[in-house]
Amino acid sequence: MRKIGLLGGTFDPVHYGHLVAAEAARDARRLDEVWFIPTFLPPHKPQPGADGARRREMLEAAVSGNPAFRVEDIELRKQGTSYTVETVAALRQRYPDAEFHWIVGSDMIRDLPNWRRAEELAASVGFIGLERPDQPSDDASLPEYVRSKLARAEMPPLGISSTDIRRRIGEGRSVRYLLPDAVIEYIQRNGLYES
Ligand SMILES: Nc1ncnc2c1ncn2[C@@H]1O[C@H](COP(=O)(O)OP(=O)(O)OP(=O)(O)O)[C@@H](O)[C@H]1O
Ligand SMILES: O=C(O)c1ccc[n+]([C@@H]2O[C@H](COP(=O)([O-])O)[C@@H](O)[C@H]2O)c1
Repeated sequence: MRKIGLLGGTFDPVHYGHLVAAEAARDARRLDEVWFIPTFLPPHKPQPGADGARRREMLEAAVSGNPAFRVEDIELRKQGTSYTVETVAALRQRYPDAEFHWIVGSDMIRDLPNWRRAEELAASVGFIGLERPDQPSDDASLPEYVRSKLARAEMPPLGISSTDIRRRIGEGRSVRYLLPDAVIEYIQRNGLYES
């Protein structure tokens, strides 16, 4: 059975924190592939700055050349608010021979019990939780149905966020080495995130 990691996010824009997280999860849990799933509308966040097509194109530029990484645009095609429980159900139906693992940063782990139909989601997928430097994990406060499905993966702490990248670009500052050059070139070519 193929083991697939799913990394959902706004990716507005994708950065090295996302790519290192995906690779750390793949390596730690021996995943065959990681699929990056850009949200159409994130459930708990303001609407993205860049539209779905642009966020997908930035992701494609970022993962190109890595055969273990690919972009899955199921949520963009579906439109509406992107609920993980619905995405996982659709992917399980489409790929019955795959075993899916949802990858989350440690900031998101604490929030998992508040996700739509969280118990049903936990019954249908494993979680791989990554450490994020600014938000240390505290598994003791998690309900058993999440804890029993949660595996940990370590990654070198990278305090990179899309919010910080958007702010830097808006201020005309450098974002070099925070995200792949191909994504920076795409942002510049399309005039994204400029104030
Ligand atoms: N630097 C990082 N290290 C580890 N995980 C990360 C990092 N940045 C984002 N993630 C994880 O990647 C997933 C998608 O993140 P998202 O696209 O929301 O990025 P973000 O940088 O947190 O965005 P924003 O700043 O716009 O909120 C989430 O599970 C998040 O926890
Ligand atoms: O399904 C939910 O209720 C839910 C609530 C919050 C976040 N998520 C998913 O978690 C992923 C990361 O979210 P974000 O807000 O960091 O982009 C993204 O795929 C979201 O759709 C999902």
